[in-house]
Amino acid sequence: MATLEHITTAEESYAFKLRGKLFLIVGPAGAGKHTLFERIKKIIGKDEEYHFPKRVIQKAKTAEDVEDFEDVTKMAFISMVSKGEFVFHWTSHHGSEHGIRLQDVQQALDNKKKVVFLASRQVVKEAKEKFGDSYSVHVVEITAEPEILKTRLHEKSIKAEDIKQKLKRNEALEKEVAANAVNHVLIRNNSTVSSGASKLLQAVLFQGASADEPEIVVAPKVVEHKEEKKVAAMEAVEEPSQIHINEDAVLEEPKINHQDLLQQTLNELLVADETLLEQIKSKASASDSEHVATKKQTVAAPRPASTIPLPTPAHVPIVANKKVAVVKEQPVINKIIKWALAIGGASVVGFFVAKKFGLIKKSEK
Ligand SMILES: Nc1ncnc2c1ncn2[C@@H]1O[C@H](COP(=O)(O)OP(=O)(O)OP(=O)(O)O)[C@@H](O)[C@H]1O
Repeated sequence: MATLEHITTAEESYAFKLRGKLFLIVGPAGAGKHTLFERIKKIIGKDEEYHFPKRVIQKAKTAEDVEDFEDVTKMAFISMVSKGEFVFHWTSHHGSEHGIRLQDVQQALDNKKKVVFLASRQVVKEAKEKFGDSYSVHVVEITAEPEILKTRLHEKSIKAEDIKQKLKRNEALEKEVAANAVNHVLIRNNSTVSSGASKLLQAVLFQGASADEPEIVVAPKVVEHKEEKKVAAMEAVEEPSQIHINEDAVLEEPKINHQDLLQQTLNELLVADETLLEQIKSKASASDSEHVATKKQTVAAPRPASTIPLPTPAHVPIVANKKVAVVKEQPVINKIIKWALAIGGASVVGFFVAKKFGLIKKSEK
């Protein structure tokens, strides 16, 4: 069977490229086949590599029709069938007859074109049997979740009972396609129309592409948003060898309140000595100046695990308030103690001096 999977030699690949290709776009009612197909026709409709046979449909045209088809009566259709004018024909779930002209398709295939048309899942097996050996046949199945199909059919004013029947019929036809489709591509049209159309276009452009045609290239991720910039910069600093300074990608510096940090440190050490306090204050202010000097030149690097964790905004203010009280009260106590010691010391010295010069006499009993 002529499928992509069965090609093993260069000669076969070249022969495959030279062949005409048949693309049957199939799927359940409401899947979006017409919508996506019309969308891609606007893009590749004039490309001579492709051919889109006009379908013959036993149906009067209406303003709502998006498809350009040849409308015929039932009698005319039956007559065409009897003359062997159709390569495929089927009765749709709406009950109307559909046909694809044999001559139209054969001519395009002979000209090595890609022949693309909407078909019924009923003709997938027939397509494989009729064309599988001479041309490459591709089945692109467009589908969507049952709930989505239901909603779309409901919006098309189809009666609830009919929707139920279509969905039931759908299960059997899905199995039929899975069993008979060659070069089968499944497209879930669950997202936007443009995303579905993009998938359909890729299936038609690249399915059946030979080795010398371009592969689908996944573009590198473009960092657009501020949050994504942060993540990208974080990823870069994870690996030291990859660090480079990029003004646009500089992270916001972590907000460190040095005053809070100083007060927390003081809390931990329970500093009572004014000299030590002055030393710590001058160190903190020196570190602030360094911080300002380096801020614009470097991408913030992650702190090593051994660094003392910074205070979190949640607990710093409470600790800081307590600390303010300790820092202000301590020198007063010191002074009182110093004065008490000085007065006490002076009294003791005065007592011994007075005794030495006889100013104080022993009391007699
Ligand atoms: N990706 C999509 N997102 C939202 N709505 C969609 C999407 N694709 C199609 N539709 C809508 O779903 C409805 C059915 O689409 P469409 O007629 O193309 O389906 P169909 O498979 O051709 O159905 P049928 O076989 O019955 O003709 C339309 O109203 C269409 O606008």
